[in-house]
Amino acid sequence: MCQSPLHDFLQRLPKCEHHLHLEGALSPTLLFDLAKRNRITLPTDDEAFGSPDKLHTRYGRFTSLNDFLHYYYIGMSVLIHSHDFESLAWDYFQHAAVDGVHHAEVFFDPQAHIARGIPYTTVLDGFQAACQRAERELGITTELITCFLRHLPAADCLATFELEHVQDSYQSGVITGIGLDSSELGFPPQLFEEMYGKASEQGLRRTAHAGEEGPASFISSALDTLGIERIDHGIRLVEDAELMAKVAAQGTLLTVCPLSNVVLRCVPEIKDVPIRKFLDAGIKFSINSDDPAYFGGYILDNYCRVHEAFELHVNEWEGICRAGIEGSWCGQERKTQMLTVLDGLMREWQEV
Ligand SMILES: Nc1ncnc2[nH]cnc12
Ligand SMILES: [Zn+2]
Repeated sequence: MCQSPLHDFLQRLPKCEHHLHLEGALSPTLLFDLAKRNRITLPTDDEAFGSPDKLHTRYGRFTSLNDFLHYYYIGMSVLIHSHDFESLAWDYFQHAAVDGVHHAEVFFDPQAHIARGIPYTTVLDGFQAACQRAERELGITTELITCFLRHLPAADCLATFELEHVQDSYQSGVITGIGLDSSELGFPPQLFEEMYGKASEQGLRRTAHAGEEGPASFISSALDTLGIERIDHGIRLVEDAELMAKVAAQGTLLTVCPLSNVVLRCVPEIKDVPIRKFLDAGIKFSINSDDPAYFGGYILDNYCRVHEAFELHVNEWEGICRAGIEGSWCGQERKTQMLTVLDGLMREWQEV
């Protein structure tokens, strides 16, 4: 909880989360519980796996995206059964509800599970069950997005994209779109042009991580060669004024993850996340938690840290929230509901 007089307002903003890796919501406690239940041996040559507390402490010392990913991929090795995936996602949705999330568009990494021998349907059944429960019990609407691992050959990504069960989940509408994640440096977006072309032909929504650790040229390449509709992270957009003007004019939404950027050392401090520059340039962005169990905070923590660093006006918060709603991939009816909540909150707040 932050000390700001705006804390209550920030909590009540009807938030849309667009950049959340479900596997990144695996807390050290749940990780150890599942390892025990599923008889998974955690690495014995790394002291961090000595206890949940030690692991938590190690998460505070990430040196880069790849350093984090090493732990992220080991962590997911404890996820075996559908109910493990369901527990993981349900844990996230409960946090999200407390933080004032109304709508969540969440990523998962099919290749990371299929490669361990876990069928895609096992993963999807668990996540879908949690999404249905979130809607029923918490009123949170959801969209699921399959992310592809860019450190693997593009042919592997395409082969996974084309698997029968994966295609079924697109055609049935259970999965809304695709994304691209994992190590960015050395794996430029254009490698994945064929898969994104097919996704576009199938009418799938498209996003990709770009400009997190990678240069601004990865953002332009992701826009031009992959035809993405959102940019995940995109903080290095500030290094190219012309491209920034183009992104602002197009109205493409960036899914910014401030705590993640600090913990993974993409920027030294929250004040160095280009929030003010984006606002001044008319860039649309949402604020998200990325991998909350690894980065020390869920979405409201990100809102609070941004508020502490930038002291945004309530009208600026309204604009950020509105951009998030409008940039979501749900239907217009749902957007209108959330905009009505936002309008109500703003009226109430301005009367105070
Ligand atoms: N921040 C991040 N960047 C790239 N890949 C990821 N996978 C999970 N979190 C990620
Ligand atoms: Zn991410």
